[in-house]
Amino acid sequence: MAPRVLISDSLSTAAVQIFKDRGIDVDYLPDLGKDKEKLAEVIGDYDGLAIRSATKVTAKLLEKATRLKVVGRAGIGVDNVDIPAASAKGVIVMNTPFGNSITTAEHAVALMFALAREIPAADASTQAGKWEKNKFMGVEITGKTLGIIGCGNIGSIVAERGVGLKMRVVAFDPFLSPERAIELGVEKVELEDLLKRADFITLHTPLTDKTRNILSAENIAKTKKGVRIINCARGGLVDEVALRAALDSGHVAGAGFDVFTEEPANANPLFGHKNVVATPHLGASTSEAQENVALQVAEQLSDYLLKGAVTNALNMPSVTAEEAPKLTPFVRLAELIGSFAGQLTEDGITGVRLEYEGEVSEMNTRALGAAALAGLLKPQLDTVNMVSAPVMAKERGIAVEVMRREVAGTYDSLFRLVVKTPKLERSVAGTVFADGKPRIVEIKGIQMDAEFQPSMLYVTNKDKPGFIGRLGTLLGARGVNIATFALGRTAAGADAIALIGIDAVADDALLADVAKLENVVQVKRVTF
Ligand SMILES: NC(=O)C1=CN([C@@H]2O[C@H](COP(=O)(O)OP(=O)(O)OC[C@H]3O[C@@H](n4cnc5c(N)ncnc54)[C@H](O)[C@@H]3O)[C@@H](O)[C@H]2O)C=CC1
Ligand SMILES: O=C(O)C(=O)COP(=O)(O)O
Repeated sequence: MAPRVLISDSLSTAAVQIFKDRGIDVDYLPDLGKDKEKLAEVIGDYDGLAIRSATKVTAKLLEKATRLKVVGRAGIGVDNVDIPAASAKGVIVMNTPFGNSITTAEHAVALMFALAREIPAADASTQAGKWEKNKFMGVEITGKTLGIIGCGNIGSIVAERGVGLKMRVVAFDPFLSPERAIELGVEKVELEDLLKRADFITLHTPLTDKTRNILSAENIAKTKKGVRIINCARGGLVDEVALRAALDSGHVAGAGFDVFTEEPANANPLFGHKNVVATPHLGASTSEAQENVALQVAEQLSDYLLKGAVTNALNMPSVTAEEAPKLTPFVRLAELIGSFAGQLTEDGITGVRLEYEGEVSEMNTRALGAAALAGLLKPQLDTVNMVSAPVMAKERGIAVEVMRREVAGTYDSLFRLVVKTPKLERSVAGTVFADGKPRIVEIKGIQMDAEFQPSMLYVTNKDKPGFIGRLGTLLGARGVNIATFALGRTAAGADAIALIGIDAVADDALLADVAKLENVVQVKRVTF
C-alpha cells in the first residue's frame, strides 16, 4: 500500500507534485492545521505529515496519530511540534534548516529600514494625500551598531548584510566560535555589552527555555536610549508588555515585529503604537523560500517513507538515500541482536556496550546503535523504535558505550552487543553475510553460526555425549519440528550453547521438559 501524506498548512503545490510523482498518496488541506479537532479526527489515516507553523503537533494529536511515522516542517522553527512526545511515540521530526534563511534575514533587514525611515507610516500618510514631508525624520544606518542575538544561519546572514551596509556588528551567541565571528566580521560580545551598545537589536535564536523572554523588562531597561528592536525569530523572545511601555516612554524608538507571543496575533500590546511596524509572520514568505522548503520537505518525507533515508531529523541520526540500502541489513542485524539480548535478559539493564568491528565500524553507527537499543528494549516496551529507543534508554538510566575497531577479524563486519545488569555481562555478536541475511556468530564469547528464525530455543548446557540426541528426541516426541540447529562450546566437555530454530513457538511445558534434561543449565524461548 502506498504511504499516505497529509499537508495541513499552506505549502507550495510543488510539494504535492513531488509526492504524486513518487507514488505517495497526498491530501493537500492547507487550512486543516488550524482546526485542531478536525485534524485529530483524520490524523490516524496518515504515515506522514507536512506542516508549517500553523499546525500544532501536540502530545494529544500524536496520541491519535497511530500510523504516523514522520512529521516534516517546511521551514526552520519546530516549537510548534512536541518533539519529546514525538520521540516517545517513535515519530521522526524533520525540518528544512536552510531553505528560508536568506529570505528571513532579508525580512529582518527590511524591518530595520522600515523602522529607520518610518516607511509604513510615511506611505500611509502620503497615500492619504497628506504630504507630511517634515513629519518623518529618519536615522541613517551607516555607522550604527547592529546587535545580533543568536548568530546561527539567519543571524550570520543578517551580520553579513549589516557589514555590507557599513554597520558595526556585535553578536551575542554562546555557540559562536571566535573564528566564525572573525570570518563574519562581527564582534562577539556578552549580552549586557550588546544591550548597552546596539542602535538596532535583531533577534535570531530559536524559542527555548533559555531564550524565552531574553529581552525581558530588565534587559530592555539596559538598552541604549533610542534603540530599535526587530524580532523575526519567535514571539516570546521579547516581553511585549515591557516593550510597549518602553516605546510609550520613548526609551525604545521603534519595534519591527514579524512574530508574536500569540499567533495569529489579532490583538497585541504592541499594536497601535506609531513606532511599531508589524507583519503577520512573513519572514519566510517569498516565492523562492516557499519553493525551497516545499520541495525539500516533500523530498525528505518521500525519501524516508519510501527508502528509509533520514535527512535533517531533529530526533534521529541521519541516514542518506545512498547509504540506506547498504545500511538496512545491518540495521536489521543490530535490531535482531538487540532483541535477542533483550529476551535473554531478565534483570534491569544498567548499561550497554555496542562494538563495531571491520567494515561496519565505518557505517552510520548512530543509526545502528538506535536500532540495537530498539531491539533490546522491545521485550519491555512494545512500541519502542529507532527514534524513541535512545530517549527511552536514557530515561531508564542505561549507559550506552560505543567501541569501534576498523580492523576486521574473522568476519568483514562484526557487531557485538554487551548487556550489563547488576549480576552479569552478556555479549551477543552477529554479522551479515553476502546473501544479506543477518546471523548470530557468537554468544558469550562462544562461536557459532545461527540464522535468526521466527521461533527459537536457547539452551545452555554442559557439553556431554548424548545430550543433543536426547534434546532432538524430546522435541520430536512433543511434535516440534526442528528447522535449524546451531551449536557452540568453549571447549570439549565444557560450557555449550544450542540455538534451535523450531516451527512452533515453545510453550512453557516444553521449556520445563527441556530444562529437566540432564546437563541443561538453562533454556529460554526467543522469538523474532
Ligand atoms: N519569521 C519567520 O518566518 C522565521 C523565523 N525563524 C526563526 O529563526 C530562528 C533562527 O533560525 P536559524 O538561524 O536558522 O537557527 P540556527 O539554529 O541556525 O541559529 C540559532 C542560533 O541561536 C543561538 N542560540 C541558542 N540559544 C541562545 C541563547 N540563549 N542566546 C543567544 N544565542 C542562542 C544558537 O547558538 C544558534 O547559533 C528559528 O529558530 C526560527 O524560530 C526561522 C525562519 C523563518
Ligand atoms: O521557518 C520558520 O521557522 C518560520 O517561522 C516560518 O514559518 P511559516 O512556515 O511561514 O509558518
